[in-house]
Amino acid sequence: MEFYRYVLMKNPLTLVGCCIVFLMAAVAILAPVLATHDPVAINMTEKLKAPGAGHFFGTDEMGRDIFSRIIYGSRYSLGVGISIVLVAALVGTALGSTVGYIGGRTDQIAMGIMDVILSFPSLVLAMALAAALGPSLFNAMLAVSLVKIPVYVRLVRGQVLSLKEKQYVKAARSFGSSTGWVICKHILPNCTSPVLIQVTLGIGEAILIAASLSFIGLGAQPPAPEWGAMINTARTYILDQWWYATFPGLSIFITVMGFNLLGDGVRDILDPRSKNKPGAIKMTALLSVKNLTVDLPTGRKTARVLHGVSFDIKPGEVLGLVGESGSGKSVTALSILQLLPGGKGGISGGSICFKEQNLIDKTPQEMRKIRGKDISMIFQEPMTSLNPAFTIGKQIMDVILAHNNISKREAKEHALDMLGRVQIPDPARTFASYPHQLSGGMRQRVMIAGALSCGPGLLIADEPTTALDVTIQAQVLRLIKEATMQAGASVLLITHDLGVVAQICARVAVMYAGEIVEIGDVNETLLSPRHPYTRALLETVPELTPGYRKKLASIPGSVPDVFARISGCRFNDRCSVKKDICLAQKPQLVCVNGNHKVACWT
Ligand SMILES: Nc1ncnc2c1ncn2[C@@H]1O[C@H](COP(=O)(O)OP(=O)(O)OP(=O)(O)O)[C@@H](O)[C@H]1O
Repeated sequence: MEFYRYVLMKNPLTLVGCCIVFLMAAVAILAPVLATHDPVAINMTEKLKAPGAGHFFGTDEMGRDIFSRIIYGSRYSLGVGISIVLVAALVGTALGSTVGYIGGRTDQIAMGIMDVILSFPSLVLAMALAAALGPSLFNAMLAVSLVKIPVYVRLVRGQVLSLKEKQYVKAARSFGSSTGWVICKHILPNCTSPVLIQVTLGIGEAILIAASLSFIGLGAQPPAPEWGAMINTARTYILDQWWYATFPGLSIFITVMGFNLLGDGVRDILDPRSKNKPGAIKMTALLSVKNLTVDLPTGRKTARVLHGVSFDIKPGEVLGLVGESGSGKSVTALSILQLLPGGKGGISGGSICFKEQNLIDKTPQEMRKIRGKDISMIFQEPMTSLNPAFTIGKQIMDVILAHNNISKREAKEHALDMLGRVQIPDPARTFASYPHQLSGGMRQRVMIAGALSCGPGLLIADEPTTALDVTIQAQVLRLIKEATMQAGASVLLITHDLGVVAQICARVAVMYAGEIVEIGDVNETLLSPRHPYTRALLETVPELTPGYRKKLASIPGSVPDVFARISGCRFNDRCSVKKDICLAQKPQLVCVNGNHKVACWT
């Protein structure tokens, strides 16, 4: 019902998509009735005839009727597109749910392999696989299915990671249910919407890739009336017999467009949050900082403390921001919330887009509404962030009441619920306590409860465990990860500790002297660091290097003064592998592998 109302009233393009897909299906089913000729029957006396009464779309070089071949070709296209997507979705869902549920090393290895596959363009990888398997339609379909499996693995695994933390899943596990049962009964039914959206959007792409493989001779083989293969043979006649390539080309175009329009409609209905956000299904950035420059008054002069910082955080992602003291991590965080001295006055260039809105364009009133509600922050020392004069309960309730139109009683219930969620043993007692009556670890839990109380999309945690006991640090880090995952929030975790990054972050950005010098997935960046500064930082963390026996290293020199005039790379005076160009020209952040980027000439 919802679908019909949506299609008819709100999105006529979805209706167009529906009609095309329906028509395609009808043509494929009724092909023997609709076709005017045998699609493979050769008749050399009729060869290369222009469209006319006998042959609506003309004939090819063997005298075969192109109209009938197009009609039968719809069977190939539909069959190929649907089969590829079904195989990829089934295998991907099974794999993604299993590795996501098992977690640990299995998950890491599986996702590492998926990331490698995803780092290649689909078409190129499909071509390589199809060529290796040998030219045939079945092999082409197999190749495209294999290439598309990682998309579903990633999608389902992401869902499973958050679903497996839900209370009902934990309860099912505590009842002794088997892994397979928990996955099939409690987890997979909740993953159907994103998978369905991906399936509908994926059919068009699968048809296109399979047709491209046939076009280069790796897919359907002559005389099969497959559209891509038809265009392949039509190439020789493209100048004189326009109809030969035009009709199969148009058929591919209309079919792919139909599936894409339908897919967009399905996505808008099943996931309204992604509506009007092109590419949201591909996890576009929740926060996108681009070329951010910040100038701050220091004494009588103004110093440039950020020199064009750029990074993205995807929904649900934990991004670590690391670097030595003075590298600009806190200034980056404070710029996002416009909490720098003078508000956004210090921001001299760039953009900070949160949910596709540039925060730099917001008024102070608008920013006040965003802080705590959409983006919240926790600091190193919770004692200084909590007011000693008020109880914990009052302080959390104040945040909740400032952003929600609810009664005090509801706010109290919510505050107690949040304290329970951050695993505070006796929420009611903590609610009535003053900050000084709690331990450092408990205070930080309270801060996390308060920060997440209004369901922010992004939590900025600035050195959240530095002031805590070593024994408590791991607990609080785990809590940040679990609580934000449950709430579906992303995290920008600022730390100087790469060990912390390795524990909880998915990606890491390394900052030096007001710039990001390296950014990428945690595993890749920490195991194969490309920037000499990242390598030097890693050498200061012996436990990240198995078998490391050396004395704890330190990086010679220090972060340059904000007034220092540096030409070339800002790390050049401390770099042990610098070259001439490093002194003359500033390196840009460029891709070295997938989403691993580095700014270095060496
Ligand atoms: N309010 C301010 N006014 C002027 N300069 C500032 C201000 N805050 C920070 N800076 C300067 O900006 C640079 C980056 O500081 P920032 O605090 O962001 O570093 P950081 O990487 O967070 O260090 P730490 O790990 O010690 O917090 C430093 O040189 C610092 O002196």
